Amino acid sequence: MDVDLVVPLKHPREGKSRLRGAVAADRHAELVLALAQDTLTAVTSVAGVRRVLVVAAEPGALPMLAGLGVELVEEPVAGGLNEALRYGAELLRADSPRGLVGALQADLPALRAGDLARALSEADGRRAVVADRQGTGTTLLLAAPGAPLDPHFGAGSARLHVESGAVPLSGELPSLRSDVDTPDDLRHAATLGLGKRTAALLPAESAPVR
Ligand SMILES: Nc1nc2c(ncn2[C@@H]2O[C@H](COP(=O)(O)OP(=O)(O)OP(=O)(O)O)[C@@H](O)[C@H]2O)c(=O)[nH]1
Ligand SMILES: C=C(OP(=O)(O)O)C(=O)O
Repeated sequence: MDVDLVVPLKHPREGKSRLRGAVAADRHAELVLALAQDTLTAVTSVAGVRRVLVVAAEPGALPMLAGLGVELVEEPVAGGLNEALRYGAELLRADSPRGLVGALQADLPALRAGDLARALSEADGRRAVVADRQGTGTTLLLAAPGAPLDPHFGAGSARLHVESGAVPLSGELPSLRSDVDTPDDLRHAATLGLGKRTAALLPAESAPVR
């Protein structure tokens, strides 16, 4: 069964504060957008992904996402990350009550379609979680068909998702586990090969393209 994914996004000027300093201050928002564009480009190329719904604090700040094959909605209230995810998942569920719904982070610039496809295949319709490479955060949460997304993103979310019944996926999935929160994470993602928009913002020698 194909999956519908919610991807949350703050205003790019406000997001990814821990990543500040990875590029010049006046290019920070551009970098945050590039991470999202590279993530979404990979996601929309996965055959098992049907819809991608970006729930944004300010959709007007994201014209560059048009044309990537994603849908864009504004979060209804500034209620935080989990509230934005619940809102998006409910919209998707309303259109497809027994469908598969998931949440994916927007900061996976090295993401390869094969890793996401392998995760969907291993989950096989179960509530499932992909932890980040540190093992503490979550990069992908999948709900069981017809069940609520029940997101617990934030500190220690991988454990919270397992405690809420998600199967921790065990595949290697390096590009899906390499979210970028800090300059060090960005250096790590670069070792896997970055999407072209993120790579274009970094010095050529530090940014092989995926
Ligand atoms: N729509 C929406 N997206 C959010 C919200 N909070 C976080 N996000 C997005 O969720 C993703 C994961 O959040 P974090 O990794 O904590 O990102 P962040 O808050 O931008 O990063 P830091 O400032 O470094 O903590 C990012 O893509 C954020 O843009 C929110 O309140 N609403
Ligand atoms: C909010 C989360 O993301 P990050 O670790 O990227 O802040 C999370 O992993 O639950």
